[in-house]
Amino acid sequence: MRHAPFIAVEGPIGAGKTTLASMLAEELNLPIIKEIVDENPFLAKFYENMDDWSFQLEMFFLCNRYKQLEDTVTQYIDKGIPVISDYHIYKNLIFGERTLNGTKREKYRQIYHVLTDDLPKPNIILYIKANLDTLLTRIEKRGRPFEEGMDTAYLEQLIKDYDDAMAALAIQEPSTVIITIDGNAVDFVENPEHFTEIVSYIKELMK
Ligand SMILES: Nc1ncnc2c1ncn2[C@@H]1O[C@H](COP(=O)(O)OP(=O)(O)OP(=O)(O)O)[C@@H](O)[C@H]1O
Ligand SMILES: Nc1nc(=O)c2ncn([C@H]3C[C@H](O)[C@@H](CO)O3)c2[nH]1
Repeated sequence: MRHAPFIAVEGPIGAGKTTLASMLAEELNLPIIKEIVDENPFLAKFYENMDDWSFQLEMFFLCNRYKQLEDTVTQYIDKGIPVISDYHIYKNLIFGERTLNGTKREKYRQIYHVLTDDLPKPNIILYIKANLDTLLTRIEKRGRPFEEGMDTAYLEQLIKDYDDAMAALAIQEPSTVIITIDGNAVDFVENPEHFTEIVSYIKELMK
């Protein structure tokens, strides 16, 4: 591995990223980096009107994640300390490509690359792949008010975008280990054996 294990849990909205990352951080005694959701001033507005708010929202996520990634590198990666995150910064491109159009998309793409190209990225990705029914059930279970009327076409498109993005990452960064977890069948919350299997796999990779 190019640097200390840097594990990112990824997958579309509601797949279980924060849940799995938190469980793994506790089990493996790793520091965890979590997405900022509650203090995001644009998220609720975005779900009300995507066209009006997408650029502000994507820039907010990008700037926050950039700061978190910088801190992760200095606090953990540079010191050889393994760390787990409930996202990969690449998700900015996945969402940005979907929600932005025209010149804004192009500007955003450029800013993403300027900010992130020279920074270390996760070298292990746990990709939770789940279908629309599973995601909708989990989003409903979590009950965030602004996600209540989630457009199913948007979510369905993101499922596909994630698949395409993971395939692209596998080609762009062949040294990154991408482990795909079937989020419909593998239940790391309710089934301890499923969780143990994931933990063993990660431990093996971290040796
Ligand atoms: N394997 C699972 N089985 C059942 N419920 C789950 C499972 N994983 C997560 N959940 C539940 O689904 C909801 C969404 O999970 P979580 O918040 O971890 O998703 P996420 O991928 O981090 O979401 P987001 O994309 O919005 O950040 C939570 O209520 C969580 O308790
Ligand atoms: N548009 C957009 N761009 C992102 O980079 C992004 N990252 C997360 N999200 C949405 C998904 C959940 O509703 C909620 C919490 O993950 O925020 C995003 N939305």
